[in-house]
Amino acid sequence: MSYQVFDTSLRDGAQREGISYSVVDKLAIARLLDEFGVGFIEGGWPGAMPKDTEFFRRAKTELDLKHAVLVAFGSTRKAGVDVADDQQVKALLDAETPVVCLVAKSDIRHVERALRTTGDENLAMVRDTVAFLVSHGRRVFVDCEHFFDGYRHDPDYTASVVHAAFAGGAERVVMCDTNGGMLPSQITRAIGELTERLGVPADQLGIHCQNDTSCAVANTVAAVEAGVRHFQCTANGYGERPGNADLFAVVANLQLKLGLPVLPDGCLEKAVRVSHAIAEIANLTPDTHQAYVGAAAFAHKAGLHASAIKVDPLLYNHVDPAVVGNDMRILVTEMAGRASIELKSRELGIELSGHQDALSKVTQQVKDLEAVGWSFEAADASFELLVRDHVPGAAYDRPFELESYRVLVEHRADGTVVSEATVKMRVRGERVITTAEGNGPVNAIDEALRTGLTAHYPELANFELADYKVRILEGSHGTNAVTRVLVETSDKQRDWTTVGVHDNVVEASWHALVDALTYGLAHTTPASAPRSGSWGNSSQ
Ligand SMILES: CC(=O)SCCNC(=O)CCNC(=O)[C@H](O)C(C)(C)COP(=O)(O)OP(=O)(O)OC[C@H]1O[C@@H](n2cnc3c(N)ncnc32)[C@H](O)[C@@H]1OP(=O)(O)O
Ligand SMILES: CC(=O)C(=O)O
Repeated sequence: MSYQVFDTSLRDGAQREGISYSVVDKLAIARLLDEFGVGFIEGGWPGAMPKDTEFFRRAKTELDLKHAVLVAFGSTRKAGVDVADDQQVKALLDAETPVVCLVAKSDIRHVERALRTTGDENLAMVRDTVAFLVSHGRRVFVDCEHFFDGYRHDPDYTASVVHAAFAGGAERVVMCDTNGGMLPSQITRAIGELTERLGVPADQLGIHCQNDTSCAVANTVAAVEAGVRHFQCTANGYGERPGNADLFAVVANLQLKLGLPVLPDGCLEKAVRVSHAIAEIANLTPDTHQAYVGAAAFAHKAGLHASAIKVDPLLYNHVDPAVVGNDMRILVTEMAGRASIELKSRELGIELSGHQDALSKVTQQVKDLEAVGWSFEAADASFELLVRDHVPGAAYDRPFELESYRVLVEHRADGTVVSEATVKMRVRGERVITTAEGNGPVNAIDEALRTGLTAHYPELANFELADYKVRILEGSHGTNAVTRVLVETSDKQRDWTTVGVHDNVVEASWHALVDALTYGLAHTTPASAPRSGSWGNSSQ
């Protein structure tokens, strides 16, 4: 029997605080999930929200799904109402999806206190609604809300809800850990015990786990190991409160660790792209540290790791990152050893294995610089310049030699504050003096520098300052605080980050700006091959 990968990003995922998808967002996410190979996409609750009703209307003509079928979500009929007269059930039919997923109360305390009806009426609501939808040609899944809590409190009643759903013609009954309080061992025990009591094989059941104990992924995997074949997840674990089981971690675990063929061939390697695209649509920053798909999921900082990775990357990676579309990265920090520096340099296109002396010097210099506030972890471009500076013939030409710079800040009588910078330098043998204004000292100095250089390097016109971050670092051992500046530059084709550190924020920014221009020009001009020549200014 095949596995049913059921994604509820567009329904339960949208219940996360801060998410508000438009219909266009929902359609785009549905296409991504389909590409990823899930079997079911729960699109929302038609009739509850106009946006969801509209989504199902547009999906009929605008979605051409290859792997997935659409699912409409709703609840069982209201107590005391004929199912044929229930407007919410009618909206489910109007959505015209092949599959409907119904939420049903399965904890007697919720039936009596939240639904304010009797146990028998709730059973009739479940049976009637499922049967009605099945009689209209729908496949029906039933999400039993508070299943595990209800089962613990009154196993007979919860079992009777499962039987009512199957009696109505449900294809799967889904055990929901609605409050998310379960642990993996409890899930395993509960499924073993209840399949016996219910007389229902585990492969007829589904699992839906909220993440309130941070165990949603583990709970889902435990349920599958206990025989469940239908599991409900959301992309990146988005969902109500701490969220749901993360689709990417669940399928990667099932496929890579347990060898279960849950996705069609060729889909798992799209995990990183699909995860990040959905984060963008949700207007959330992708989680760098998310298992499997985060940018840091295979990033190694410790020198000892790197030295083993040099021998075989799998010595310190639990899987090959490529199987989920990720990359391994080596981070260069004070924790780096020679192997980290060698691997990172290789990643940047510089082979240090034949330059043991340079390797030792760079390793030591990185440690010394990091000790006084530099950080190369996020500043590959400055790191590359530093390494090249130590390798004979590898250094890039610096585009100019600085004579001096000066920055003034003027507070005018009308309250405006203007900065003015003058840069004096030699560019290709010519003395250049430029002055520029800016809304702050760093902006002014950047303008003056570029104005002076553009005549000689017209490609600078494409460079723009994409991001500028300043961090004041506490002084240690009685020293003054220092300022670390990270500058991200873009030429619309690529981005690169440089770093500068100094007691003075303008000087720290100057270092980062000069590295940014030097690196950018070396990588965008035809003369990008290493050029001999002096370093007018170095990053150290
Ligand atoms: C665990 C989950 O995440 S389930 C999914 C929950 N998702 C949502 O609630 C998001 C969308 N919800 C909504 O837009 C609204 O809550 C609606 C449109 C569904 C209902 O709105 P209202 O009619 O104003 O009702 P309200 O939200 O106040 O209360 C829910 C009603 O559904 C009833 N209800 C709750 N669960 C069920 C169920 N399984 N079967 C039948 N009725 C149910 C409640 O008893 C209550 O009925 P009442 O209005 O007669 O008291
Ligand atoms: C149905 C659902 O989302 C839950 O019980 O958590």
